[in-house]
Amino acid sequence: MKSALCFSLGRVIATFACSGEKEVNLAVENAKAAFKLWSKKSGLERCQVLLEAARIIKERKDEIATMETINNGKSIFEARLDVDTCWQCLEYYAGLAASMAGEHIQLPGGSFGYTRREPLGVCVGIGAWNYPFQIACWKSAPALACGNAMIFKPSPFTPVSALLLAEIYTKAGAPPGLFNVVQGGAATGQFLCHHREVAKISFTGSVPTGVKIMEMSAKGVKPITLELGGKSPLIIFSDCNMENAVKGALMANFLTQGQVCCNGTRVFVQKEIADKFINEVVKQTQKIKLGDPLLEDTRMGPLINAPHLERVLGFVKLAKEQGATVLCGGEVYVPEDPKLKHGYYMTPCILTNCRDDMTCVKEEIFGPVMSILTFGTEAEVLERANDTTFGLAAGVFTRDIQRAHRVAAELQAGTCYINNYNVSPVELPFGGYKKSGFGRENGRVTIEYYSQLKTVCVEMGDVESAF
Ligand SMILES: NC(=O)C1=CN([C@@H]2O[C@H](COP(=O)(O)OP(=O)(O)OC[C@H]3O[C@@H](n4cnc5c(N)ncnc54)[C@H](O)[C@@H]3O)[C@@H](O)[C@H]2O)C=CC1
Ligand SMILES: C[N+](C)(C)CCCC(=O)O
Repeated sequence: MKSALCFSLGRVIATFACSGEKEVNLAVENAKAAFKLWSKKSGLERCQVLLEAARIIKERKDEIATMETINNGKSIFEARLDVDTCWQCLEYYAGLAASMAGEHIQLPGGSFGYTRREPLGVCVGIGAWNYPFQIACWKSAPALACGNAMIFKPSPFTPVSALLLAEIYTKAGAPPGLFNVVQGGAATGQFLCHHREVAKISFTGSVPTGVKIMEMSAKGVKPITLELGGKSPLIIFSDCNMENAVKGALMANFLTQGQVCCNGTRVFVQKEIADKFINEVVKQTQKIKLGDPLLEDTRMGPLINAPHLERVLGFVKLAKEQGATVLCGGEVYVPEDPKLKHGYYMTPCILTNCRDDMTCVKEEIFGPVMSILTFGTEAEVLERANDTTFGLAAGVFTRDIQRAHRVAAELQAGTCYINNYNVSPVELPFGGYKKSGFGRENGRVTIEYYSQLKTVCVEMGDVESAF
């Protein structure tokens, strides 16, 4: 058994034992026992536990955000916003838990049928490292609301905050084992996915791992939700509100140091306003305060780890070799504060003179690198925006409302933002088209991904036998 290392600012802050097959089996046994109790509760009883957990998250917001910042490196300012999306998610599904219901269908001769929306059983959540607490909440809240148990495996790079969530659910009155955390990497994930008593897997991570999850779940005929990567387009028309478009481009590229799956990293700007937009976006990017993510005014902290920083810098180097121009950033940053000197910082980067066939425009970089491309017409930009195997998100800035909706309808993406980017209200479903995955998180529809429908057919007369 290996240790899972936990990095922050280049220091190990905790080590965890990886769960092996034995521990995974134990977690499943505990989850099964908790499921027995939990699935018998009424929606309102489940609602009360989720509401209490949401209340505790609100009460402990600063502590959770601090933990997330130390573990992940994102700024405390952003981590607090993330925590808000978490308690909101629990409150939202608490509300839906009490209103889950089936249908009653009248049949001939007084017979009738009804449907019951039932939980699936023991669900597994596997998370990425960029939104550790948020991913754990976005998966567990709908799962528990529907009456399931969940075993959650955070990324080994960010193992800490999911444990806080487990503690909070227990304090809120969830039966022991209802939300269980196991630690580890691919091997632990595989034990979970192969386990015959696991009813569903919800995965957030890269496309190659998503493919493996799909293969494993196919063997067990398990339903899955896949939240995978992206290379989303952000289209800026010349009639946009320039100030908002610039802010939107920053929101689309630099949250969590650019390590966001739905980022709009291909920024298409209409030729007429390209110079003005580029000037302004570079100016605003250069103002972003990098440094200690625990300080109130910091807006960008370090990337997740050394190999990832190397990978992102490699994309910038290759972009230059392929003919792109670096307008700002793209370099290692060493903060003056000596205690930060081992952090994996880089300056936010803007590339121009990009072409659609360049690696920086085609591949997910998962770092603070914005590629700017120019375009002439709506038809042209739509074709280029959709020319990708991904389809997680897209954005459009324009003041022309007909164009905004026409473009949103044509974009091949699970979420289309009009005149904003990367906001995530819990009421709206979130998930991918194409290779960005399937299934949804958030929104009412997610109830369907964590439950199954039973039909009960009731005969009120005698059996009319065919024999
Ligand atoms: N669509 C979405 O909501 C999001 C997608 N992502 C994507 O995730 C990627 C970055 O996250 P990473 O953690 O590096 O992704 P990853 O795919 O390497 O790992 C994700 C999770 O899967 C686990 N895992 C790895 N191999 C496994 C296996 N064979 N079986 C079972 N579990 C396994 C990891 O331990 C981790 O918990 C990016 O490509 C990004 O686009 C990240 C965040 C959100
Ligand atoms: C919260 N939001 C929309 C910025 C990102 C959520 C998806 C992810 O985990 O990358």
